[in-house]
Amino acid sequence: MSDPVLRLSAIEKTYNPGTPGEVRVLRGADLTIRAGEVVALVAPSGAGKSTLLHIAGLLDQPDAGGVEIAGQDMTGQSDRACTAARRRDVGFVYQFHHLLPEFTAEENVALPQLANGESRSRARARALDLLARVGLSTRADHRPAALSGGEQQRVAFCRALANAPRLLLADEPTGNLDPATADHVFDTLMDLVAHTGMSALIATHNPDLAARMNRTVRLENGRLVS
Ligand SMILES: Nc1ncnc2c1ncn2[C@@H]1O[C@H](COP(=O)(O)OP(=O)(O)OP(=O)(O)O)[C@@H](O)[C@H]1O
Repeated sequence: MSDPVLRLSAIEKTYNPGTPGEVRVLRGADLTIRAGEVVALVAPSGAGKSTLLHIAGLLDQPDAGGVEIAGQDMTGQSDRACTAARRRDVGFVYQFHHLLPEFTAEENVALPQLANGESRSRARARALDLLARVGLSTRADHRPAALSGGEQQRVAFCRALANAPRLLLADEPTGNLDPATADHVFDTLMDLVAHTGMSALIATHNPDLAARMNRTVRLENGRLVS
């Protein structure tokens, strides 16, 4: 079996502990994702899906439990170490694209690479290559406002994959699109993921999309069940 790209063990997370507003969200959540696996994360609204994705992506720390990414134990590591690991190993896609409005599609995809120390020419070449893969070669010079919702989200996928992360985390990546566009854009995402051989954890409410992934995990009462 291949090595895990993500391993969460016995993750606990409570918001506002010890106050009347206490919310115990994760209660011993375990998850292992191996290289090349694409896993659907299904959960009722408010069950803690975003909390789990933030912890898996090193944007938030659990109260207890272990987080391992690409074989590196990140439990209790400094913010600096988490930022470095996140930049290197993790790509994020959200329901809303969060592209920078003043930059073109190509620049939006090149920026994370420049932040990682890549040269301008190589960042540009990779951005154009990724945009071509999602059928947006002719839109590279467009700013987000001049792109359709589906095109904006495809640019966001390219940006998430720009630094060739080991792990893609996506929170309802097509949730903001009409059903037909969502279907098409989701296919593009799956093609990109398959092409790069990366692993992915993709939250979705859509059972048809979940069925296209390798397996589904369900977040129930703070734990993950297969
Ligand atoms: N910063 C916070 N402070 C207090 N409570 C929070 C905070 N963030 C989230 N919560 C609560 O924790 C629970 C889980 O939130 P989370 O956003 O992880 O759920 P979710 O499954 O992603 O929901 P949705 O599908 O509706 O986006 C919710 O009850 C939410 O109200």
